[in-house]
Amino acid sequence: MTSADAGAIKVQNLAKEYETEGGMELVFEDVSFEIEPSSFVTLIGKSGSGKSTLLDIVSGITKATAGSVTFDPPDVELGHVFQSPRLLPWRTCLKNIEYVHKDNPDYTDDLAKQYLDMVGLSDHYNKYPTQLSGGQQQRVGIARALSIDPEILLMDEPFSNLDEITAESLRQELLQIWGELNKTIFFVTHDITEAIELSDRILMIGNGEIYGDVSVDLDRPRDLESNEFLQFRQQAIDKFHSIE
Ligand SMILES: Nc1ncnc2c1ncn2[C@@H]1O[C@H](COP(=O)(O)OP(=O)(O)OP(=O)(O)O)[C@@H](O)[C@H]1O
Repeated sequence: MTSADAGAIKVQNLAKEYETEGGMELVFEDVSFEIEPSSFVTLIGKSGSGKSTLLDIVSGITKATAGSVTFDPPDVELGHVFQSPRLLPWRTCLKNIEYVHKDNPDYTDDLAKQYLDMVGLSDHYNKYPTQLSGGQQQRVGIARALSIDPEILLMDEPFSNLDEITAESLRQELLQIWGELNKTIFFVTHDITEAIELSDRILMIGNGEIYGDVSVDLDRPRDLESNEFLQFRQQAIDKFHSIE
């Protein structure tokens, strides 16, 4: 299995406003930050703070009103994992992965199988999405994103629709995959514990700006019940609630 070098992200003076019936609505302005290659960075914010908007601008789905997003290397490949896995119901797991390789002459089923194996779906290649649990469907979504060997993986609340036990096992698997493959991960959540468990760094968005940029200096693997973790979590919660 090949693995691309990880990519860097540079966001400069980003602003976004939407035109609504009541006039222009400013989501954020003058947002700047950089994400180092191979790092795991989480964007956290309350509902409506602009997390998905910012991630969608980074991924190119939404256009910014001002500012820029650049990547290193410039022609970086981006992988996307969404809140719901967005699988094609009439295609098997394998065929869902094949679908994103329509223009890849080197695609073989072995490639899809390698990534399905990586997310623990070796026994499910030929199942349809309705024959899978929610966690298994999300695993296919992760395998599909990884199968294009992206330098950067963008993940928008990928575990928030799952029960906590399934979400926790997927978090552990994601950390293992991140350790094995050399990827940069930019992850969105509204869950502080999840952000601390996973990331090297947490960006907090609210009131139209990035108001917190917190390094998570906790050893890995992280014990969610250790005093160190709980203390860090309390400080992060205080910071998170430091704005109205
Ligand atoms: N297409 C759109 N047109 C107009 N306003 C929009 C559009 N998309 C988002 N918004 C507004 O932009 C703001 C930020 O939305 P966004 O979905 O980015 O927030 P979020 O932090 O991801 O929220 P959540 O955690 O609830 O998903 C909200 O006030 C929302 O109503």
